[in-house]
Amino acid sequence: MSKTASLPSEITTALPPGYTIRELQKKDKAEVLEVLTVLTTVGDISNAAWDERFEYISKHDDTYTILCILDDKGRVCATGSLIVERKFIRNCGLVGHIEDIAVARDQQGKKLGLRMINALDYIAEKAGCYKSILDCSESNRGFYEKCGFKFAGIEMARYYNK
Ligand SMILES: CC(=O)SCCNC(=O)CCNC(=O)[C@H](O)C(C)(C)COP(=O)(O)OP(=O)(O)OC[C@H]1O[C@@H](n2cnc3c(N)ncnc32)[C@H](O)[C@@H]1OP(=O)(O)O
Repeated sequence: MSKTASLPSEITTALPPGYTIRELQKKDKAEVLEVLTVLTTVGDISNAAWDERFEYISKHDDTYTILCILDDKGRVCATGSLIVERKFIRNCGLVGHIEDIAVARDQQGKKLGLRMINALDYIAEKAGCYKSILDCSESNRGFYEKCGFKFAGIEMARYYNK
């Protein structure tokens, strides 16, 4: 069964009329990559690179979940990812990492970001995660607080020359 088939109706019916939510499909390449440009540099991804990454993610679907919201014309207008990390601590606990939340610029402000987080949260909890965490800029802190997240420290990063 797809992970979105069991989403509670409070999430699916709260979407604007005609909008739907489902897992990423191979055919979404152009539309989802376009949506992701609101977040960061996407790069020029070849069909072969897309196919390889898509197959990897599909094969590891107990770890990766990538969701898309489609508008009333069936176009991808929002996306978000959940990666389930398997730990030793907390009795071999699971932690959800929420990543790459993006809503197309002309679709922002319609609660699509909130619904995306609600859906990923639901899937993380159902997968057995004891918490979900994410990194964001200060300018998005208010959004995540509205989604129920609490400030929990600082992010640190080291970039490699790639
Ligand atoms: C872990 C990560 O991926 S962090 C990166 C997040 N993504 C980005 O920054 C990419 C560019 N931005 C976006 O894609 C979107 O603007 C998002 C994802 C930040 C928000 O999505 P939207 O669909 O526009 O937000 P949505 O309509 O669901 O807002 C829900 C609530 O949060 C509020 N909100 C939205 N953005 C912000 C913000 N930046 N700061 C404070 N509050 C906000 C809304 O006003 C709304 O509040 P309300 O319930 O009182 O009306």
